[in-house]
Amino acid sequence: MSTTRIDGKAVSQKIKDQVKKRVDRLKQEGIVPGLAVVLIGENSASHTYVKNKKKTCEALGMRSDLHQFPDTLTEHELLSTIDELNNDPAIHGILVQLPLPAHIDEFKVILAIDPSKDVDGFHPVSIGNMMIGKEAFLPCTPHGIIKLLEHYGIDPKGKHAVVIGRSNIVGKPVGQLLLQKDATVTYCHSKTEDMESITKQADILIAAIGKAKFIDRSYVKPGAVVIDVGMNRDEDGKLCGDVDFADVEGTASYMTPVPGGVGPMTIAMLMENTVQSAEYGLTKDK
Ligand SMILES: Nc1nc2c(c(=O)[nH]1)N[C@@H](CN(C=O)c1ccc(C(=O)N[C@@H](CCC(=O)O)C(=O)O)cc1)CN2
Repeated sequence: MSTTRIDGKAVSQKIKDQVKKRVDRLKQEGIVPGLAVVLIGENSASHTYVKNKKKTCEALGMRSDLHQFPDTLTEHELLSTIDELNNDPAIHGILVQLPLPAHIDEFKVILAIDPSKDVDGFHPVSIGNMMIGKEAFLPCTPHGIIKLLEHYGIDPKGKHAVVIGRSNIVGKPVGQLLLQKDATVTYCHSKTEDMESITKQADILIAAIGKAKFIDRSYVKPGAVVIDVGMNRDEDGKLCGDVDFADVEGTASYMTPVPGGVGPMTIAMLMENTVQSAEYGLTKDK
């Protein structure tokens, strides 16, 4: 079977082009969408992602403020920073880059962000609204996956979607979004027994495990759509996903590569959420 490689770079560029038009319109009304990014510690991958977020904001004409701290920052100091950003009218979106140093409680931090500025879509209010299908900032990676499927005309309706992974950021929400698209959703995780027998039933397989090249073709039904959310380093230090691309290619109908698949969509959807937040401010004031 020939496998179509899903081009996340191209799709994310289209979304960013649309966001740019919305930014230009807002600027004509005197509003510059502003994103505040809070980065703590020296995690080099986090530094790369934050740099890319800032670069993308600038390319789209948005304001981007970086609040960078050493990992000696206390939880109290971080919560004070968030409080200031919550009250800054020039800031429409607040994002705290994860993971956080171990001494800071991630849940407390997410809870401190004003839900109207929660462009990561991680706040329980955002997640709750998403779960019941109400308007909400959707978490960027899961939303990006849905956009990729849409772009390639892959309709989850009636399909069996299997999500491997149950993180709050990706696994759980992507399953919910697929459910809203009328898929039948199964979650697999580290305690799942005989995972292969379940993943082999998947029409849409989402791999968000965090283990380099874990999924080979023995886990994949011929013709399945395989979405790889993994961001790992292989034995040679090269970036790779949770799926062994070379092995699964030829079995799947569609596949996302790593890099160039889901990753670029995460940043595009963050830009979309930020512009949406700024637009909401505009309609609220009118
Ligand atoms: N506050 C948040 N923290 C984290 C999130 C998030 O959405 N919000 N997600 C991840 C990291 N992440 C964004 O923050 C992210 C990861 C990967 C990519 C990406 O574009 N990857 C590229 C490859 C990049 C490289 O060469 O290293 C790709 O897949 O093509 C963007 C954003 C955890 N933390």
